[in-house]
Amino acid sequence: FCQTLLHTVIPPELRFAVLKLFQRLFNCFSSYCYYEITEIDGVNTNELYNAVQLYLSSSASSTTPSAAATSSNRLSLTRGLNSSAITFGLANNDRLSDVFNGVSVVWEHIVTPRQSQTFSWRPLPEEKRGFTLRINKKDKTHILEAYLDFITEKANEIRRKNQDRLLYTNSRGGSLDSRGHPWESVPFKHPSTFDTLAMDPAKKAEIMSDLRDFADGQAFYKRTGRAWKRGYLLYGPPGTGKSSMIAAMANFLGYDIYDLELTEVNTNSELRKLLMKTSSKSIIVIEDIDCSINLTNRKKSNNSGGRTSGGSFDGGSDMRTGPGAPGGPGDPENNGNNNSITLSGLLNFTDGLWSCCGSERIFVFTTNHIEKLDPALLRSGRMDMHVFMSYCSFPSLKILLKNYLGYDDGDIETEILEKLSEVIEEAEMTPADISEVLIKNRRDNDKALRELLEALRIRAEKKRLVNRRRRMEADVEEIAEEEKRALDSPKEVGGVATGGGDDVEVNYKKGGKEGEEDNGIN
Ligand SMILES: Nc1ncnc2c1ncn2[C@@H]1O[C@H](COP(=O)(O)OP(=O)(O)OP(=O)(O)O)[C@@H](O)[C@H]1O
Ligand SMILES: [Mg+2]
Repeated sequence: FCQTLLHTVIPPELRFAVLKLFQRLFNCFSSYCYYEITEIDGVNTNELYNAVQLYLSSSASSTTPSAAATSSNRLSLTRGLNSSAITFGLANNDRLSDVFNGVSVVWEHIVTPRQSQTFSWRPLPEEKRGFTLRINKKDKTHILEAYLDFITEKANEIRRKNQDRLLYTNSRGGSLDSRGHPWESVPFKHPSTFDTLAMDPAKKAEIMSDLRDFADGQAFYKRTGRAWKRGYLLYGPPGTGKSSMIAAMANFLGYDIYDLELTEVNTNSELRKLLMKTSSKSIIVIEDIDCSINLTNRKKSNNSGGRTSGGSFDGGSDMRTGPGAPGGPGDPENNGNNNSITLSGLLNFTDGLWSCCGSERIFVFTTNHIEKLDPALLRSGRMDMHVFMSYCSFPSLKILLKNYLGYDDGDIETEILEKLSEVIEEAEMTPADISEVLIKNRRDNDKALRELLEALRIRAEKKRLVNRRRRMEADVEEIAEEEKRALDSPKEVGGVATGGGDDVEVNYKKGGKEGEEDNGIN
């Protein structure tokens, strides 16, 4: 009543002046500092407001002894779209105290009606919301900055825990969305985890501990003067779990994934802009790096057609596409995409000054053909860990049998296990092939095992035949070469023994390599 009376009796100007004076006097004698964090700062949303809200919501709902204590028992509850967690919040005009590094502070959530609709490019909420932070003047200098950093960090952590992670793509090309972002996102709900991933347990444990060290390594990276990032190169035949491993990494660390489609990026500066718009705690993925852009001097076209793009590369001027370029309109490099992204642009992206804008980022490249990659991309420091995803080994098979059929150690007869272990290495079947056999027969475990054994035996036999044929071809080729050399230089016949030996090695290597490609296709 008194307030209404004062409002009606005293003119607003006088009221304002008195209030100001009163505030000044109060500030002089008060031992506290007050900071206002409003929801909308001019026309932009104040990120700090959202961070504080999230942080306080965790404090309000927490039951740990260090948690803040509310002065009232009223909390507001919200659940975001697609979020699986409920967030607690301070109700309007409520207070909450918190302790940071032994210093007590008080937060107040203040909501007042917006007086008049000021001009704005976008509609503003009808209420003005803000937090007021009260800190003791003597504590201000040594905790304020650290406290706000702590809140921002904590809020990001809560956000990641609450929300489903996001999978970003740049498939829109260089175009930006209404908020100026080049990335488009969808909720990321891949079920792959390190438990479901079939690979050598020791290798898996090594990768997991490497990831854990990375995530906990802020102090280490700072001390050693390194950018807080790590690169993984996953290579191996198709269907061995490279993409599944990326999903498992993201689920393990709780990071978002940025799936970078290099063929949609036209210039190095566009690549840089994309990188600048990625958030920290994320995995930046370039799949099939050998197909995405032509990274080496080889002219050999790959069979993934659409993925190839022409380009000019450092030290490779002969690779520029255009009217005079090798091949006509049908040439796979001449696909009408004037992509001028360079290898050095890509390397700067992963390793240069730009790679450290933002922190805590993991780069993952995948390829089916590591031998096609430029050595510059492989040198240590760029890709810290090279992970070979191989055909299914016996330990990996056991993981698949457990996941698909529910078999634990000791559930399968030793005789069958022995038979499986005899053929598994030779059969060179991928986990994808094996999981297909298991899924097909998942209602009948015995049948699944029988069919799997049969499939492995057939595959092993086929491999044996192919290898035998290849050896014979290599022998024939070797003999033909020797004869040719003997005919070309009859005087050198005496040196055939050593020279021939070298050739055999080369031929075998060649045979082996073709074999690998063949395996990949199979
Ligand atoms: N190591 C593995 N552990 C468990 N499942 C696997 C594994 N490898 C493959 N799979 C299964 O096979 C499917 C294909 O695997 P994935 O896409 O990860 O292979 P990839 O190595 O990325 O193949 P590509 O080189 O063709 O991209 C997955 O859906 C998964 O279910
Ligand atoms: Mg893949």
